[in-house]
Amino acid sequence: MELLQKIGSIEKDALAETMHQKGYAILNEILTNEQCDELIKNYDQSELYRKTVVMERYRFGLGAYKYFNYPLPSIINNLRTSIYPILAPIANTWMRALNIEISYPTGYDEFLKLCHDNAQTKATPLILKYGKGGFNTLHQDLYGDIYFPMQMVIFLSDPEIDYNGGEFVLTQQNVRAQSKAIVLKPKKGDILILTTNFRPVKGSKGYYRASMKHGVSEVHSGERYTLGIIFHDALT
Ligand SMILES: O=C(O)CCC(=O)C(=O)O
Ligand SMILES: [Fe+2]
Repeated sequence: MELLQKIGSIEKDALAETMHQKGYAILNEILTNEQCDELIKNYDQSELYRKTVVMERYRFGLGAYKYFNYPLPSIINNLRTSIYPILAPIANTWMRALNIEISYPTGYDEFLKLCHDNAQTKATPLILKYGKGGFNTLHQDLYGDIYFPMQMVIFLSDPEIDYNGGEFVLTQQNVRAQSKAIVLKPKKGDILILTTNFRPVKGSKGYYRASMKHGVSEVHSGERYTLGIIFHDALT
């Protein structure tokens, strides 16, 4: 099946329900091994990227990532534009639950225009590489006032085959409580959809904002690559 066909066959209601219940969801086997390997192979094609960040320089962790430049590789563009319309209604439900006056447009072009009108014009999709000892500290990917509350991580390496350790870690901070940790190990080709900043969680007095962060635990051996797709563009 072609990529867009696979995305077309995603069970939208089930995905929405999982996002409402948990704030994350895994879509299994969306990219082929060949598509993953191609993205990894292009890690060294410097003309594809606008900026490289060596994580230890900023104490973000240990490893490196590169932001793609426009025009994006077609696979990244296809993923962004085809998955956004599935997530926009979920995002709108979240904003309504939290009484936030934000309504996300149904089409991705319109959302990007909103970013561009607010000076957020730089591409944010990125490829990340971690070797032995690599990790990514807990963070949120916000790049300006305009944000989309969900993002994707595509797993390009196989756990236990290409690397050990390197679990994906999500934390959820509930009001008046310590953070809850969620540890995930998706397989090569899987897409993880996660909460970028906060999501509604039902409490005794209605919905409140549960803040979420994500990061990566230490890689014990091998190499781990991921592709991050954030929907909003960046100021810089
Ligand atoms: O390497 C990972 O799994 C984390 C990637 C990440 O932080 C992101 O894509 O925003
Ligand atoms: Fe991130």
